[in-house]
Amino acid sequence: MSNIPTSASRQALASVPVIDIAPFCGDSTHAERRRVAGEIRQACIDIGFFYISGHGFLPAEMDEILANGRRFFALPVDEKMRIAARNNAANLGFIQTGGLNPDAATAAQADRKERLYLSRELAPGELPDDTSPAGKSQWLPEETLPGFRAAIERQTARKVTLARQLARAFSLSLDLPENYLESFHDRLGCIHSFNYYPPIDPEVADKLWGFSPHTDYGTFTILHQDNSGGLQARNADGEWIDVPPIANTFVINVGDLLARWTNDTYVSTLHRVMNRSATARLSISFFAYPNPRAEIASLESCLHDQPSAYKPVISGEYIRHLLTQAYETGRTGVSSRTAERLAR
Ligand SMILES: O=C(O)CCC(=O)C(=O)O
Ligand SMILES: [Fe+2]
Repeated sequence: MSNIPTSASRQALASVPVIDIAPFCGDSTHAERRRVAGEIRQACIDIGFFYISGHGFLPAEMDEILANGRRFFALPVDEKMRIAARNNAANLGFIQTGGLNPDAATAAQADRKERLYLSRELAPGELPDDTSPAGKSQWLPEETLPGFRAAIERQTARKVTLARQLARAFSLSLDLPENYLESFHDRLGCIHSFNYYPPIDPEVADKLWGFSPHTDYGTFTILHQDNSGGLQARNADGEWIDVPPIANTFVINVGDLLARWTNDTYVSTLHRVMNRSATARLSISFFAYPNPRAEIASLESCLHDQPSAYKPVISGEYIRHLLTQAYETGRTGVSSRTAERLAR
C-alpha cells in the first residue's frame, strides 16, 4: 500500500472511533472490505482501540450473556470457589479478588475485580495442547446454574466466528492476503473472561482499581461492557480518555502479540477500569490468541526495509508466560513486553 498511514502518523484521539464491520460478516465487495480495513488500520495506529457495529449479534443475545454473567457472580463465594482457577491446569475457572493465591496483604491492594475464565470447546478431532486453554473449562453442576453452560458455549462459538472475521479484517488492514491471519487462528487459543467489578468507594478510589492499568496479551480482545461505564484507554499523548458503553457494540483492542507481530505499527494500549457507579459493573472479554504452536515473527509488510525490533516467539509459550505473571500477582499489570516498549 502506498500513501498509507504508518506509526509515524499516530494521532492523539479524544474518543475511540466506531467502525461498521458488516462487510466482513456478510456479502460484500473487495472495495467495501478494503475501506473498512483502512479505518481499522488508522485506529490501530492511533490508539489500538475501536468499537465495532455491524457484527451481527442481536441486542437480546448481548443482554442474555450479561445476565448469565451476573447470575454466576451472585452465587456465594464458596460455590464459585468450587471451580477455582488455581485448581485447573490451564488456570480456567473462578479467580477471586487478589488472584490465584491471595494472602491478606496482597488482596488488600489488589484489583477489586472477580473473574470467571472459560475457553472454547475442542473442535472435532482436535487434540488438547499443553499451552492452549481450549477444551479445559471448568463448570459448576447444571443444577447450580441451569442453562448457564449451554448459553455460554453458544456465545463462545459465536465469538470464535467473529474472531475469524476480525482476523480477515486485520489481515487486509496490514496489506496481507485476506486469509493470512485467519490461518494462524484456525486452532484459536482463547479465554472468554467474565469480569465483575463491585463499586469502588470514592474515598479510596486513588488506591484501589477495578482493573489497574494494563495491556492485553494476545492478538486482539473483543470486549462487551454493560452500561456502567468506567473504562479508559491512554491515547498517543498519554492522556486517559473514556471508552464509554455504546449500545450494541463491542470494543476491539490490539494485544501485545499483535503489536509485536506488526513491529509496533499497531499499538497495544494501556487501559484501566474504575467502577464509580453505585452498582456492580459486568464486562466480558474474549481474548483471541493464535494457534498455540504458531511462530510469530514480524510481518514483512511492517518492516519497511528495517530489521525487526523483536525475535520470533511461539504463541502458546509467550501467552502462558504473561498469564502466569498476572495470575501470581493478582494484578494484571503491565506485561514485561509492554514495560520494554514503554522504556524505549
Ligand atoms: O472491563 C473492562 O471494560 C475491561 C476489561 C479488560 O481490560 C480485560 O479484561 O483485559
Ligand atoms: Fe484489558
